[in-house]
Amino acid sequence: MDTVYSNLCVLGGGAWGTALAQTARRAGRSVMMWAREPEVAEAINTRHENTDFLPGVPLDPALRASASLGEALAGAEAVLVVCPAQALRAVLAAAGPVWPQGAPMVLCAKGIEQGSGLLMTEVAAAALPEVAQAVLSGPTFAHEVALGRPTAVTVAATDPDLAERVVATLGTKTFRPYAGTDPVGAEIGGAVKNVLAIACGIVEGLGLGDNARAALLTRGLAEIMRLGRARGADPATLAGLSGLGDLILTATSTQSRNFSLGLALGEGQALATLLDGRRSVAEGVHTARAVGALADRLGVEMPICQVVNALLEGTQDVSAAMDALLSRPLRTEID
Ligand SMILES: NC(=O)c1ccc[n+]([C@@H]2O[C@H](COP(=O)([O-])OP(=O)(O)OC[C@H]3O[C@@H](n4cnc5c(N)ncnc54)[C@H](O)[C@@H]3O)[C@@H](O)[C@H]2O)c1
Ligand SMILES: O=P(O)(O)OC[C@H](O)CO
Repeated sequence: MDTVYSNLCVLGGGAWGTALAQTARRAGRSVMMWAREPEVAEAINTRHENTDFLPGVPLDPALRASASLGEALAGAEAVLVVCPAQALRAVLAAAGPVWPQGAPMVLCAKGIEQGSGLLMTEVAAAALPEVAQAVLSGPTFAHEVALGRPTAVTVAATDPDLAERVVATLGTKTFRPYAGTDPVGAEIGGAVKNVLAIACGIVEGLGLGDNARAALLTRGLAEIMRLGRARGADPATLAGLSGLGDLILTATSTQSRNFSLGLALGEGQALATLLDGRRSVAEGVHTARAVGALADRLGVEMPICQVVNALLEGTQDVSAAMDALLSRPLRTEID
């Protein structure tokens, strides 16, 4: 068996799809991107820049893009799926008829599907049951990855050979994937940290201080651990790059769209204004509702995520939300 996938397709022309495509080129792979917007594909092909979603980063001129799924997927040996979480089902339904025979998918979106409460691997298994899956997740701001700054991620698959082959395909000196066999753990960390990043942004915007942020991060990790346990995840995965690592990054940096959105909310801006006309995705806004419903269904206590959901739904204001969190009964730390 070949040790790497030489020809890749990246489904998704946003910031992260572009950064991963650039990373794969840096690793020496042939890469074809699918961008939903023809003008994005055009800009990548002619200006070698994703002017809409990752402006200012020069791209490898050998990186090609198309707005046609059939053209983008033709001949791919593996497919990186990098669309927003809520669009995954529709994108895979459209890609199914032209999916390259035998090519596995690497799921790179971070979220939980609204309505179903399904993880990305579960949505993908329903859409394309024959296609093997890996999950790529971790602390990764697209801009830094695209520039080749040192970054480490988790690549998890139930089939260890698949995970190892994806690692070998994408790994470079500065992009360091670590193989794992717990995709569910990798997904839960990556999805829930976006909701917690909004919470940390709100705390920052309210000026509640560094102690409050540390408390929120740590109790937020406890929520990730509880949901992970209920879904059979390995706690070691949740404490690794795709869990704690990504929580630290996303919940403490204004580079994060989720943290920045929370910060603006905490400073008093209205959610509708913040979302109006926005093209880039803040996954936590969508996952908050999904994780709230999932926690209820599984009987998992996730008060921080529930409060973020109530805030975003408009059923609680910021001061009532803080009051709800601070009024919770005192209890043992480890549960
Ligand atoms: N940007 C990052 O730093 C980063 C890092 C790691 C993971 N991710 C994850 O990658 C996924 C994609 O995020 P991004 O940052 O690349 O996006 P982005 O915000 O840069 O761009 C939005 C993308 O979503 C696409 N899109 C919007 N609505 C769509 C629909 N209905 N159907 C199909 N596509 C649609 C747009 O075409 C565009 O490609 C998200 O789940 C995100 O959490 C992002
Ligand atoms: O900008 P955000 O908040 O979507 O975060 C991007 C990445 O998920 C960070 O790992």
